[in-house]
Amino acid sequence: MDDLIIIGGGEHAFVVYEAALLSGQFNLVGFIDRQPVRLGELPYLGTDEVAPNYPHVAFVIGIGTLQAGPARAQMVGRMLVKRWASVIHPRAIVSPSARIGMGTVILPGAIVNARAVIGDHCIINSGAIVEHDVRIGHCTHLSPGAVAGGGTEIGDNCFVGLGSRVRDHIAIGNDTSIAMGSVVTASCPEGSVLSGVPAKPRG
Ligand SMILES: CC(=O)SCCNC(=O)CCNC(=O)[C@H](O)C(C)(C)COP(=O)(O)OP(=O)(O)OC[C@H]1O[C@@H](n2cnc3c(N)ncnc32)[C@H](O)[C@@H]1OP(=O)(O)O
Repeated sequence: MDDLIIIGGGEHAFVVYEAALLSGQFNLVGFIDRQPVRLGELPYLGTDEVAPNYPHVAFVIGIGTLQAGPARAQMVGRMLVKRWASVIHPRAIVSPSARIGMGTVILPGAIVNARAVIGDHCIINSGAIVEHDVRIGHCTHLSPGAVAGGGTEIGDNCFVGLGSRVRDHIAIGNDTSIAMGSVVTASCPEGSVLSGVPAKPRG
C-alpha cells in the first residue's frame, strides 16, 4: 500500500481524498496547501516547500483545473516530487486494456473503455466517458458527464466542460478549452476555445 499526500485542500481535493480512501489502495499521510485549511481527517503538513521531506511518499494533485493551458503542467514542474500516484475511485470502470498515466485521477461513475490511453495528471471527472481507443494527453480535465467518442485524440492541457460531447475519431489540439454543453463535431487546432452545438470558436 502506497503512502499518499494530496496537493491542495479545497473542494476537488476532498473528492480525491474520498476516492483514495475508498479505493483502499493508500495509506493517507496528509495534505499540503498554501493555507492550513481542513481536509477531512487528514493532517495538514505545510506548504509546497515540505514536499521534498517525503521522498518515499507518492503525491497526487487535488486541485481542479477549470481552464485550458499550461498552469497545471507548470505546477507539476515546480513541485519537487519524486513519485506520483494515480487515484481511481472504486466505482469507476477502467478497462484492463486501458493505460492510465501517473498522477491521474478517475472519479466515481467514470468509464474508461478498452485500449484508451490517458496521460499524466489528468482528471477524468464523475461520470465522464472515455471511449475505446481514445488518446488523452497530459494535464487534461474531462469534466463531469463529458464524453470522448471512440478513437478521438485530445491533447495536453485541455479543458472539456460539463456534459460536452467530442465526436469519435477527431483530434483536439493541445490547450483547447471546450465550454460546458458543447458538441464538438470536427478536429480543431491547438489553443482553440469552443462552445455551442455544434461547437464553434468562441469570440
Ligand atoms: C466537479 C465540477 O463541477 S467541475 C466544473 C466544470 N465546470 C464547467 O464545465 C463549466 C465551464 N464553464 C463554462 O463552460 C462557461 O460557460 C464559460 C467559461 C464558457 C463561459 O463562462 P462566462 O465567461 O462566465 O460567460 P457568461 O456566463 O458570462 O456568458 C457569456 C455569454 O456566453 C454564453 N455562454 C456561456 N456559457 C456558454 C456555453 N457553455 N455554451 C454556449 N454559450 C455559452 C452566455 O449565454 C452569454 O451569451 P450572451 O453574451 O449572448 O448573453
